[in-house]
Amino acid sequence: MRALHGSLRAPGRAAPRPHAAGAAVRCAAARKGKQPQPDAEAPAAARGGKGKRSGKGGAASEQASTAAVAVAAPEATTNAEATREPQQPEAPPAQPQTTANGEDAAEEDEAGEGESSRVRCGCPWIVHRSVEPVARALEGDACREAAGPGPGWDPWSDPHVLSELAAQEIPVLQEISAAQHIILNDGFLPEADARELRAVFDDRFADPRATHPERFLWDYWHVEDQYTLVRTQAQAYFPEKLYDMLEDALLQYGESQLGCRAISPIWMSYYVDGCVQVELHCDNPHGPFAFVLSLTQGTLGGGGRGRLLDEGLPSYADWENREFSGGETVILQPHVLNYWRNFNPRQGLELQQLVTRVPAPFNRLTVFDPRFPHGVRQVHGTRDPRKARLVLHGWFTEPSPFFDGPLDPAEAAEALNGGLEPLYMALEDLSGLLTGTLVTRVSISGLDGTVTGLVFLADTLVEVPNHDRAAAEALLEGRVLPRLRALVQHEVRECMSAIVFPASATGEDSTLTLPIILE
Ligand SMILES: O=C(O)CCC(=O)C(=O)O
Ligand SMILES: [Fe+2]
Repeated sequence: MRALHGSLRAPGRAAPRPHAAGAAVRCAAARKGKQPQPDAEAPAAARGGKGKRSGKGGAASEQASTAAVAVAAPEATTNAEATREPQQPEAPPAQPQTTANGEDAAEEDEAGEGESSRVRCGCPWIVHRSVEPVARALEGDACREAAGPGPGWDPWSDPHVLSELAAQEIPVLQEISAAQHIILNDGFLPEADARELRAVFDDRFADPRATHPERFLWDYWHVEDQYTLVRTQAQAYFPEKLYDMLEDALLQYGESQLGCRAISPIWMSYYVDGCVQVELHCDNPHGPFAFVLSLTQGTLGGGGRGRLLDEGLPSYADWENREFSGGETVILQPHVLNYWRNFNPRQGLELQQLVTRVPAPFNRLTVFDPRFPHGVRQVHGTRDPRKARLVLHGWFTEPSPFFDGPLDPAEAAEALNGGLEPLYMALEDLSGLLTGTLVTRVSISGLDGTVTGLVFLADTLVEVPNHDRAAAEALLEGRVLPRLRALVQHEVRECMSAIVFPASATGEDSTLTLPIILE
């Protein structure tokens, strides 16, 4: 049997350096009064560099500040703050046993993260956490593709490859979690809260002849061949209490689901006829996850939605009855960025096989990997702001370790730092071969500090083409390079499970959310 482990070192690559994450992990300012105001002169800078940190996780994480894990390729910057500097002005609950092509059983999240509601559609990179059949959730995805080489083909799932490896007694390391580049959360806010936000917008536009000050908070933002939309800062727009509710909900989600303890200032944008984020852009520097929370309403109004909600369905009817066409977020599909690997000269591709179109029904929070080229399909139709596409958007930032529970964060940080050493060493040889973020949640026994469980909350790890070089090298040495994503997941699970944290004073259990970044 040939060994799959062993040297994975890519030639000439330096050892990875821990992120300067300590700098990024600071105690949250008191909720009120310390939020940096959006910089009217330089909104792009505000989007990338400033934002709001969670107050709750702050105290705990501050003391664990040295424990964030990041492995950087030598040519990539290792400065956490620097990577958030914007480089351009502006820039995915239970049910459906249905795949995106309307066929059978969706596969439940393999990570076993305790969220039985998470459903995976036929597109392996999309996770849907709503109650709506995924078939209606995404338009124009790649799920309809034929089997065999072509878009989305995964050699590690190809029965021919697997049987060949099995014949040679080469074990294949199984992935513990699948990559998720789009996460959909329908019904994100409590319905009444989402309605209240929406009502503010509706009220202010109710009388087109009224000239109260709030009407003048909007910026018509036009960058030739790139962005045309009307935007404002949510914090400036909404009454304070309402804004705080919104911000808290996003911070809480970011912290608990993505291991990110801050968000950029929240933009609110509406798209009437002609508005678009045309062409494609990438928001790499802004943060590891982008979000779009829709306040878009169709023509059914409260009556129609009420009826649908009574039936336990979210608001697709709203979206389908919108008074414009377009308006979906378009995100390049993963296979397009690895085009030649799966190239099939006998198969043509159309738009729906190249981009994923994500509709924005009311109260859907779409979380996506902003490193993927993306945009917003041009809106055609209404010129009325109240019938337009209306979204709140920004980025989850500051990935950092976060302890929740009675564990003393300072003591826990010491154990964590020591325990992460073997992980740094294990990941060292993978430097430059993978890029992305793996967010883990670790359950810690309050009685004896042992790790009692580990799940992956989010996973955007991508093998970069340098992998080819390593694969060639391995081949020359008579080895088979393991599935790198799986290798990282297994290393993380092994190293994290071996850590023994201090027991908690009360004996109650704690959890640690730990984002691991590979650059
Ligand atoms: O509104 C959307 O769907 C995407 C927004 C976006 O990509 C951005 O603001 O950078
Ligand atoms: Fe973007």
